[in-house]
Amino acid sequence: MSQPATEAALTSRKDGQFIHFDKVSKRFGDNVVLNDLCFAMGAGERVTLIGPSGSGKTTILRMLMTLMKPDTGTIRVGEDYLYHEERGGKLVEAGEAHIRKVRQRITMVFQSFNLFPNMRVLRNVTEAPVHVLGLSKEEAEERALGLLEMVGLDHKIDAYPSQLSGGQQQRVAIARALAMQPDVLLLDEVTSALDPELAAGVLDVLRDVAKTTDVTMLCVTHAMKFARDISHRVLMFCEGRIIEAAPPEEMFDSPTHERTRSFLQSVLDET
Ligand SMILES: Nc1ncnc2c1ncn2[C@@H]1O[C@H](COP(=O)(O)OP(=O)(O)OP(=O)(O)O)[C@@H](O)[C@H]1O
Repeated sequence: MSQPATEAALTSRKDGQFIHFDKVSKRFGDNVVLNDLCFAMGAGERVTLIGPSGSGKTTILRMLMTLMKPDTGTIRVGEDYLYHEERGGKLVEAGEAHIRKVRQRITMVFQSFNLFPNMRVLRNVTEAPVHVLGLSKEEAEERALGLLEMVGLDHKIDAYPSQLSGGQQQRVAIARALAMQPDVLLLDEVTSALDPELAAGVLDVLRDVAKTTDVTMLCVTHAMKFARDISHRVLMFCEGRIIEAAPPEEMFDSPTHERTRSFLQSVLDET
């Protein structure tokens, strides 16, 4: 195996270390999913994770959402720790109130949309701002209408999710995530369940988000052109580690690691 990605490339160029993973490990039985993983992202940075299936990409997003705990290591968002490894290896979890505070600043868009099926589009987008952030119904609706216009669905506010195409549902999910005005937006294979044409519409919306907001974006995708367009850095994962980290032009045009080259070739062969 060649050299691991360099320290410099693993650390963000922007505004210090906003998201910080330090020696994070996770295993399921014999399956080592994350192996002493270290990386950092700056506020406003957009990073894409690429790599073979099962290499641990989604696990990272799930840990930031506190849906999964590491076995060891430290994870920090801004000044706030989610998990902290003490001397001697003991993992300390942040308290519930603290985790709730961090969680308000992070939203995730999933592969499978996960809209509330019994709520109309507008209510899907206003629900969390009203109940989690405490916005009035009027404030939340004003914010939601702006976002639904941005994703091209302001004419569908009264529809139920089942009356929308997959691409439309995913655009509502993006509006719903942005309605929380998050500091961090996590995107997990958001177009994998969509036909190419619908996927293109969703990726265009996300390109707009990247262009017009300063939200920190951590994205898992196989859509390499999209990754090239929006990312400041691309990280190549393999067997629970980052084996290569570089700006997108470098990663896609002249990858240095043999494993990266074969992975990118396999993705090209698929498309
Ligand atoms: N709850 C769980 N119990 C057991 N194994 C799990 C669990 N969650 C994830 N894994 C395993 O952890 C490994 C990493 O999964 P993860 O979803 O992070 O990979 P990935 O790189 O995102 O893959 P993909 O591109 O296919 O989504 C896989 O081998 C998976 O089977």
